[in-house]
Amino acid sequence: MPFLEEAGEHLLVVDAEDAGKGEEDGTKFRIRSLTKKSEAGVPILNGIEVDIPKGQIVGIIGPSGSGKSTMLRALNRLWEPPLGTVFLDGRDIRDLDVLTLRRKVGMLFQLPALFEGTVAENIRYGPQLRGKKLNDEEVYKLLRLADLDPSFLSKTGGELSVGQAQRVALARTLANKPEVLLLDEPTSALDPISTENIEGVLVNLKKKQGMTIIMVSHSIKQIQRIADIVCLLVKGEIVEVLKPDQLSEAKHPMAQRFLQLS
Ligand SMILES: Nc1ncnc2c1ncn2[C@@H]1O[C@H](COP(=O)(O)OP(=O)(O)OP(=O)(O)O)[C@@H](O)[C@H]1O
Repeated sequence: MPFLEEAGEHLLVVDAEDAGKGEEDGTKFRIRSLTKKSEAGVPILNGIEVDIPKGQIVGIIGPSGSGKSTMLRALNRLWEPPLGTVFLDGRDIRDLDVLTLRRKVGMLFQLPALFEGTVAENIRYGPQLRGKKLNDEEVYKLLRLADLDPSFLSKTGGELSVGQAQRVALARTLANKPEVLLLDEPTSALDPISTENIEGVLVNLKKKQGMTIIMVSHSIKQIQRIADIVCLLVKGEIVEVLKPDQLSEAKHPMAQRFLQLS
């Protein structure tokens, strides 16, 4: 059966019975035959197939240029994946309003880019777009979630270290109450202490809020510290899905080579 038909059938069942609550098997994102070519026709993603479980930290690792960021960016439509390839809670993300999708699926990049103004203004920005003004207590709570104390409220971006700015960017994303966090090498510009802070925050978000976290990382050690499962991406394909302590059991030759060299 062509995949699209299969997906379409499933979509109807999930829409009717369980809209927005996730699939019965606990899958948050279902990715099927996700492909992308560059404008010059060079393949970037080659039919990605993977289920991302709800409430877990999923690490994406693989050689440089293998398509990790491209895959991640499809999940909140920073580029438009083809119809019938990416499903959130059983619904094709192409059928969702893109701003609603991006509120549910927040993203944090390698380098934090804060808006002008204070930390509080940054954190209030997302809810304000939807007509909700966060009070000070709500802003403090978000700062605490991102492991920042209340004194940061009135600071501006220029007064923060990169690590602190990254935590503010995280608090700003969390203000939208996302169900999923996409992280593209969120600690690669940070020192070890800031890295540990962010890792601690991510583990807490998973444990206390059941958040689904998908993180691209170049650090296998980091993945082993915090991820529940690891997807190995090689040349635009997920070639293995393993537990972090089973990485040495990877069978794909390119994956083995990558792991040995890392
Ligand atoms: N819009 C685009 N047009 C052309 N080529 C692209 C485009 N986006 C990505 N690529 C190419 O696709 C490949 C995958 O890029 P991507 O950034 O997803 O890889 P990555 O695994 O995240 O790499 P890295 O680990 O170095 O960040 C690269 O060769 C990149 O140059």
